[in-house]
Amino acid sequence: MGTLNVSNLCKTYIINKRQNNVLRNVTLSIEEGEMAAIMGPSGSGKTTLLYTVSGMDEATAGRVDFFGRELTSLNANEMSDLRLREMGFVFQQMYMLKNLTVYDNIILPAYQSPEGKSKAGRKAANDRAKILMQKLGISEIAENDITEVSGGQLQRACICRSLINKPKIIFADEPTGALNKQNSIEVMDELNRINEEGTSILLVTHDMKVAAKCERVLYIEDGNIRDEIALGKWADTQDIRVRERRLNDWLIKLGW
Ligand SMILES: Nc1ncnc2c1ncn2[C@@H]1O[C@H](COP(=O)(O)OP(=O)(O)OP(=O)(O)O)[C@@H](O)[C@H]1O
Repeated sequence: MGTLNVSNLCKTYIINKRQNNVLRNVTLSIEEGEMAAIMGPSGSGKTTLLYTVSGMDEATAGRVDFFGRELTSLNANEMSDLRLREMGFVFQQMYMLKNLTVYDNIILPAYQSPEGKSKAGRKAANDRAKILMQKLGISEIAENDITEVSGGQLQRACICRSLINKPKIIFADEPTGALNKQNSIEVMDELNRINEEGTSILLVTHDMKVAAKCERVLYIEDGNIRDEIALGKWADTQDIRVRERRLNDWLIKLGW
């Protein structure tokens, strides 16, 4: 059984009585420890898929199971508890609080979790935040406001925050979208490292270089998974040119 099993997922938006069937019977599984990317044309439903499988948004029909628990069977409190403890989010609008420092933003989800109610839990979270910031090279900006850091630093802070409660899976929407080439490579290195440590990752990207570092790439078109390609673990085959060539050939065949 996968970490995440999605079957026949549908999402329909109705605007001015017009029906927009954004997701049409999407079925997919993400295995434990897997790192997968979703690619596809603009408007094909990538972000909607990420929001719906992570319980951020409600599906119109279908089923999502996360470690054997059906998300639609959970009430709002159970869902937000599960998201807080077991899922990490790295989204473009980063939902960082502007009136808090980088450090306080990173630690916040830990303080909101049940463990964060005890002194020991808070100490463990603070220790973990410091280690994570060190690993991601942003210790020196701990006390900066969110507005006083670069895009790359902010993205790394966002990754630290997504990891603070040791999630089983990270959902990332264009994690390198706002970054320059160097920062993008560094953020991907971090995501690959986190994945090697066992955290599953499902990310959305337009960037072939990002997708080439994922184990599997799914192609969504018109709200449906049209095809997928297995590239193998990044740690096993780091020949980026070979991976990019395979991915490129596949994408061309799909008319990307
Ligand atoms: N909250 C919403 N209300 C109504 N329609 C929405 C909403 N969110 C997305 N849509 C519509 O759903 C469709 C898919 O949007 P989505 O953002 O999932 O696509 P995407 O593949 O991520 O696109 P892009 O690559 O441009 O980011 C679009 O037609 C969009 O207008």
